[in-house]
Amino acid sequence: MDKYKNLTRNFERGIINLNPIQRGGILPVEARKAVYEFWDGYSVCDYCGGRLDEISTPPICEFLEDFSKFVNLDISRPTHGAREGKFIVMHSICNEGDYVVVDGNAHYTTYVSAERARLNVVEVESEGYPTFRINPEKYKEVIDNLEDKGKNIGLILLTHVDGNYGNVSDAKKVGKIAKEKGYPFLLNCAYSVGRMPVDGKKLNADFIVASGHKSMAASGPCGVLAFRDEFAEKILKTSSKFPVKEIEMLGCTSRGLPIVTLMASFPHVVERVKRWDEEVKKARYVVEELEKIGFKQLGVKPKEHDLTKFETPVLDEIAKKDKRRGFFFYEELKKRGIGGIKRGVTKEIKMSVYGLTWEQVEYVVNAIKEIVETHK
Ligand SMILES: Cc1ncc(COP(=O)(O)O)c(C=O)c1O
Repeated sequence: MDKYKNLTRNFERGIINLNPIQRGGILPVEARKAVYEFWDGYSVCDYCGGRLDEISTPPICEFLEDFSKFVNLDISRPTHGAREGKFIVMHSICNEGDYVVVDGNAHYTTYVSAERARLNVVEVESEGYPTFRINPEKYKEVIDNLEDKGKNIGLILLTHVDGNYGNVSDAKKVGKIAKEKGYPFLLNCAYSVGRMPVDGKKLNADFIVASGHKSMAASGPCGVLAFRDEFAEKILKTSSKFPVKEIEMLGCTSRGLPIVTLMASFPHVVERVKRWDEEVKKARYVVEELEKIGFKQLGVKPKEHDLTKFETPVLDEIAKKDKRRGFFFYEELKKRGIGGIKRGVTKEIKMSVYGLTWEQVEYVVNAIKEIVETHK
C-alpha cells in the first residue's frame, strides 16, 4: 500500500509546459480555490432535485444556459469529455449500421465512439503531406459515393481543430454541405471551444462537443455537449422506469469536482477567447523563429491555431552524435525549466505556447535555439 502514500505528480512545479493537450487545461486561481470546497465525492449533489442539469446550487443549470449562448446553440448538457459527447450523439441519433462520414484527421475517440455505437465510419482523406488540409468539397464526393451505393448516412462529423497538425478546418462549408444533403452535422471542438471563439449556428453545426480538461481550463474529465432544439427529443429521452433520468446521460454525468472547475473557470475562458488573435500571433512567431534553425512546420500555413507540429531533422542529426541519443532534447529543455515535449522523440515534435506570456514565449524560442546551436 506504500505506493499510494504521498502521491505526487512527478512533474516539475513551475515548469513551462509545452504539451498541447495540457496547455488549455491549466486552472486559473479562481478554479483552484473551488477545488478545496468541492473535493469530496458527489459534492455538487447537496441540493439535487433528481437531475444534474437542473441543479442551481452550485449554478449548473445557469452555467448550461450560459454555455449554450457561448457556443450559440440551444441546449447543453455536461459530459465527461468530448468523446462522451460524440458517443451520445452517435448513439441517440443514428441507427445501428449507419455510416458516419469523418475527416481523415479525426481523433481516435471519434472511431471508438462510432464502434461503440455500432456504426460504420468512412473517411474524407486529407490532402496529405505537408499540409494535411481537409478539403470540404471532398465531403460531397464521399457522401455522393455512399448514397450511390445505397448506404444509410447517419451523421457528418468534422474535427474542427485536429490534434496532430492544429489545422482549423472549414466547418462552415462542411456544415453547409451536410445541411444541403439533409444530414446532421457534429463539430468536434475539443481543441477549439475554450481557446478560440466558436459560433455553432454560424458554422452550421447541429452539435458541438467541447472538452473541459483540454481547452476550458478545467480538471478532467469533463466536457459539454451543445445542440439544436430539434434534436432534443432523441438526445434527452428519459427512462421509462425513472422518468426524470435522461438515458444518454445515464442519469447524471459529471457529478463532482471537474464540473465545478469548469464553471469556476468559465469567466476566465470567456475572456481568454477574446484574445485568440494574440495566441495565433505567438504560434506564428514560434514557427518563424524555429524555421530559421531548420525546423519545418507541418500542417496548413500560416498557423491559425496554437497546436504546432514540426519536422525536426536538425534534432535528429544531433541525436545521432549525442551520447544521450534522442533524450538530449528533453533533458536540455528540462535543465532550462521547459517540459511537455515527448521524451526521446527527435524526428517530429508537437508543441504549443498557448497562454504563455510573450516573455515566456521568447524564453522558450531562445532556449530551443540555444540547444540546437550549442549541440549541432
Ligand atoms: C481532436 C480531439 N478530439 C477529442 C479528443 C479527446 O477529448 P476528451 O478527452 O475530452 O474526450 C482529443 C484529445 O486529444 C482530440 O485531440
